[in-house]
Amino acid sequence: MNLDSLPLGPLERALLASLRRLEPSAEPLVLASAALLCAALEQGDVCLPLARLAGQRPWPEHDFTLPPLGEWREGLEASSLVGMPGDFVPLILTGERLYLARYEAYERQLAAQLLARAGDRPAVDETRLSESLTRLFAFNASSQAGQRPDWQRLAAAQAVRRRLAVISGGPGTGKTTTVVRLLAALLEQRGGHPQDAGLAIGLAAPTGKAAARMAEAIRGAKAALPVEQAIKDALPEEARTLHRLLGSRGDTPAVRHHAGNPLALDVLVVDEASMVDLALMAKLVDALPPSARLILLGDKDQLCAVEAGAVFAELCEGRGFDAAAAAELERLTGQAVAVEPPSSALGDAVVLLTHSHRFAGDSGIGELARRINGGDVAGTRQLLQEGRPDLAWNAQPTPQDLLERLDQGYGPYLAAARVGEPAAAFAAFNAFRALCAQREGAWGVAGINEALEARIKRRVQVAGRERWYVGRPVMVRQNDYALGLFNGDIGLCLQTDHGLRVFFESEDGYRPFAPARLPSHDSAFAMTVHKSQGSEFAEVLLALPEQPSPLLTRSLFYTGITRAKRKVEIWALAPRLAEAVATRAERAAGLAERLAAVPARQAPGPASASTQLGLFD
Ligand SMILES: Nc1ncnc2c1ncn2[C@@H]1O[C@H](COP(=O)(O)OP(=O)(O)OP(=O)(O)O)[C@@H](O)[C@H]1O
Repeated sequence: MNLDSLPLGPLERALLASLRRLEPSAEPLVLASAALLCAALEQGDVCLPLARLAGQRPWPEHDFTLPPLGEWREGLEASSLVGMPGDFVPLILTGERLYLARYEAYERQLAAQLLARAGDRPAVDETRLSESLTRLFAFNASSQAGQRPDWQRLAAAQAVRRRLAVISGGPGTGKTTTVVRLLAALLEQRGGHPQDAGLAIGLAAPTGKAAARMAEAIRGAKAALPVEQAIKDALPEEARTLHRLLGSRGDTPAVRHHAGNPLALDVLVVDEASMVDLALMAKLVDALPPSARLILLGDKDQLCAVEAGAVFAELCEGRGFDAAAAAELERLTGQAVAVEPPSSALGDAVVLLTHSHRFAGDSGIGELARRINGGDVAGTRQLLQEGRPDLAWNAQPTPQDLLERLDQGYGPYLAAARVGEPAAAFAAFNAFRALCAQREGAWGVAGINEALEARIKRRVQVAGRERWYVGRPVMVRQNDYALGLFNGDIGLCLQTDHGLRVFFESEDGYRPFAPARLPSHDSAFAMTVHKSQGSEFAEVLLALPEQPSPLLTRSLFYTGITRAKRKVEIWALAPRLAEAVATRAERAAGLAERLAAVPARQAPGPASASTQLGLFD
């Protein structure tokens, strides 16, 4: 095989060049495997799953065929570039997975540290905990009569009793409600003098926007807590990004905090944890003292991290309560939970919140979310044709119609922008948002923004070459710590006495910037579903591409529609809609297997039917 004729990208070629320098006589099969691994990492996989690819032609435009599994493994094992976990070689083969050494080390270390954390039980005053939980979740005793057990209370109980808690739930299922209460219960464990006892609680999230939202939600939830003022005062008010928390150093992968220089925290709560990739999660867990509690909040059904790994979803696999855990929980909370032995060693650290208080009752969005996550293509299509007030489907979209609809949808915002009052402009902008699956193409973010901007500029008589005009919304593309602007932040261009200024939301109001001072940015009438993670809008218009795309997956579709609070409008051809519902993106990784309660070969296959399968029940 001639490697030079393979259709490889620059990253793959650079990797092959460095492997050839290390081993000039490396076999083409080993180098081709490394190139495939590199491409897999770029797509979000942590490793190359040999069993899935053996015997196939990985590059359709090239006649190279991968050997059968056994032969492939033997070929790799014979190479000096490939070794076992812990070996000082660039590629690691474990079982049927090929890793870059660094990723194998991240995954192995993360699994070991999570297992150690899960096995170590902190001392808990059970009587006090039971009393705290009864009081803090009393509101559920009356309102949730039909929704037994009270998973919010159970999640709180697990988080206090364990050093690791994983709480997954869709929008409005009460993750914030639960976490403030569980933090209050933890503080009450300290005997009513939380400040003297000095419980250091940290709040963090993967993005600046998510961190700000979390801090705001926690500040807002404090007031209603049935606890002493001292406990409220001891609850944290600020949240940081994970990069800031860990002390990232520019472009190097090294961080200031690690096992040798741990974070000074007793409890760390991480929101939007499904957006955290393997490398960052491994560094985070390494930097947290073994005695600290780690509470991960997220939505396992949402899109995963942009970088490699699907850690949060993997942690949620194989959950369940064995008889002892169920009995303990019943004693503490008075809630009976079904016994279902977990197939993951972390199984009982995971609790799903399944009842959405936002999409309750006859909410079409809630029902749509359920059908999409269930992979129900026919049911999704049928629901969208029922004429529910909060759902609309345009099955024959044209770019011209879309432009007109967007111009109309953003009309109230553009009118508010002309008045120049930032609060009203932001409120109007958050009332309607166009989301796309991808960046490129006529149905991508770039194409839609360009066409819509040209139309708006024509109407308000701004020259086409002018980048700035009243109402231009932008999204920041890189973190600028000096200015306090972060990747994903949204700014709105408004007229002021000093000329055009771009306003950004901040804790104490709105901060104006001269357009020339902004870090790199894009126009943001339309944004990708990826970038919309962690945000919500009253109405969402979700436009799917005309052509089939590997980006069209169930998690993308689900994430997109659940950004809407009041109404969602889907612009998609029927086949694209069906593909999105039917396609489950599975990332290749080995974390779930490393966390298995029993060795994988004896494990009872994928998680059996769970008592907590439902999404929004
Ligand atoms: N058990 C409950 N009973 C009644 N209302 C509740 C309950 N739990 C949460 N809510 C309400 O539902 C809304 C969403 O709750 P919360 O913000 O805690 O959910 P979340 O999962 O953090 O949401 P998000 O998707 O915004 O992250 C809030 O208005 C909250 O007051």
